[in-house]
Amino acid sequence: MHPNPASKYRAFSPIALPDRTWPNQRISHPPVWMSTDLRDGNQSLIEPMNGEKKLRMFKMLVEIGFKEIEVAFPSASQTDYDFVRKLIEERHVPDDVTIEVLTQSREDLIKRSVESLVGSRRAIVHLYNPIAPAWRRIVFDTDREGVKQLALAGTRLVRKYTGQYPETDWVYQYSPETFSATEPEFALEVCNAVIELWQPTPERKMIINLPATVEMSTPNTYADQIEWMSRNLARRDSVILSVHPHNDRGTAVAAAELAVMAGADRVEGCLFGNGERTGNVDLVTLGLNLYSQGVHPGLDFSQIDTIREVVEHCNQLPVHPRHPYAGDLVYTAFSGSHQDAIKKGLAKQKADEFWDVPYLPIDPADVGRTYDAVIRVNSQSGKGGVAFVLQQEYGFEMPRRMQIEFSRAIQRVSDETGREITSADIHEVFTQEYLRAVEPWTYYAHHLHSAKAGGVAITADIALAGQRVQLHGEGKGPLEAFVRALDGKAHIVEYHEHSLGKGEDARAACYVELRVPDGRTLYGVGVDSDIVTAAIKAVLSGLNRAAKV
Ligand SMILES: CC(=O)SCCNC(=O)CCNC(=O)[C@H](O)C(C)(C)COP(=O)(O)OP(=O)(O)OC[C@H]1O[C@@H](n2cnc3c(N)ncnc32)[C@H](O)[C@@H]1OP(=O)(O)O
Ligand SMILES: CC(C)C(=O)C(=O)O
Repeated sequence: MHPNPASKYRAFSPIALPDRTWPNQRISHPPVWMSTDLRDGNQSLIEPMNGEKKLRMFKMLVEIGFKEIEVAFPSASQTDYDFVRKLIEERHVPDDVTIEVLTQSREDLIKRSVESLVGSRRAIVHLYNPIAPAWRRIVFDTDREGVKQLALAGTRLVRKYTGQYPETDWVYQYSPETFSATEPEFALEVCNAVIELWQPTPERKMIINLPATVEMSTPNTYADQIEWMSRNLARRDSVILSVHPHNDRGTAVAAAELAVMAGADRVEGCLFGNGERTGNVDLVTLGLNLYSQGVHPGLDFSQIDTIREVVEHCNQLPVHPRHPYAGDLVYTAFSGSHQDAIKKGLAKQKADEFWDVPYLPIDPADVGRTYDAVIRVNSQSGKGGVAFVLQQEYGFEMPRRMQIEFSRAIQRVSDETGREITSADIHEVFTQEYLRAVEPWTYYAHHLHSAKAGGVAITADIALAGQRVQLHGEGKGPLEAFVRALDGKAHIVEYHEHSLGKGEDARAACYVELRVPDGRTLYGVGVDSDIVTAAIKAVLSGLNRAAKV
């Protein structure tokens, strides 16, 4: 191995743009979105989509709200060609959606690409050729003039073949492929030559798409390149400036956002960042990033799990569980302090106020998620998370000190098993710990009547270690009367109750913190349709727990 493999690589030289303005811009409206899932995404798959999958993906892209969709590379395969024909002949393209196809700058390929689109109301023909030094030298064995002439020849051919079908509203898109690796003044020279040849007008604009075919630099450098091109392009008012970032350095989303700040009007990418190598820019993340800044992206991601399922089916590739906004785990906290903050945040959040829940950048409900998975419990979790799960799923609202006590029981289980504790596990431990034990104290019945001295008198029918006994006591209320009947075996430190469920099936849940004669304090819980019975059961639950250890 080379002693310093890094010495094999050249540093990228940024463009000089000291008077850049993009850092001061804010994105206040969405760019034009162009999905290239069916082309750039499709060409990156182990098994490209078949017709059924393509149609399913197309329909979903339309439902999400994409108005421009690159549907195929029709000259690449019969499947691609047939798919474009199917979309047109079976009228799958809504009036407000424009389909697009990609072609190399080769006459036979351009001709077939245009033919695939015959009958379209409106269509974008997208021509590309690589122009960066390595491609000129290695792939084409030509010079600057050679690749420029290839762009111009292709543009003429697109003009020629589209001209044969005037019933279609043709839009021309040119991509200097490998733009970001190209000398800026040369990329500008090629683009301006193409623009002057095509002669777009403000009424009939063309698209100049500047790809980071391979991501070469930090996103600020790409933004400088885009701002510089935007300032210097010919007929800027007749050009829709588009970007097409790839994610080789893992910063495609940042590059796209900064490029929009730098003047890009349009962004090409794929759902969940599918695409060649490390992928195209992820349009879901871009859209929802805007959303979380108060700007509606104009795309509907309100059922993100359905979108993800369709994409996974079509691409035969999984979306990572930590994928921004869409992964299974991205609204889930395992760690105690995060859970505590989320639980408090959700309790304080008001429907009509700005979203302000710690650790949750957006409301999971906005992408069709429930709060069920927001908190999941393992050995890293704390009392807040455990309490949240028990409350969310089973309705028990433990008082704060009891949360601490109960979370120790959960911690014991998670330490023993080393695995996640599901909500069912938590409920089972809760039931086992507080509700199931009827030894040594067992409740049978009670009877309330008025005490001679005012207040309440109770007669409770109890078993203690299997022996039936009747206890009598008096107090201001039933619970005090019952505790007095216990003759000093327990004192109430805290009492808390709430109803469980609604309507006729509602039951009372009572929580009592007891001090027992050896000085310990511990909780008991009782559940019953009658609130006094629930309170008596709670006291006996505490006594049974005290007897255990
Ligand atoms: C960055 C991107 O994503 S660009 C899009 C890339 N997508 C695809 O390539 C998917 C579809 N492509 C294909 O199916 C095939 O490449 C086809 C059908 C288009 C062409 O296939 P083939 O004719 O067998 O050629 P092949 O794929 O090997 O292409 C290489 C040739 O095209 C030339 N070429 C490559 N890009 C271009 C271009 N944009 N314009 C003109 N010629 C080009 C190469 O220089 C090479 O020429 P050479 O054979 O004279 O050396
Ligand atoms: C054809 C172009 C836009 C492309 O896909 C790329 O450069 O990545």
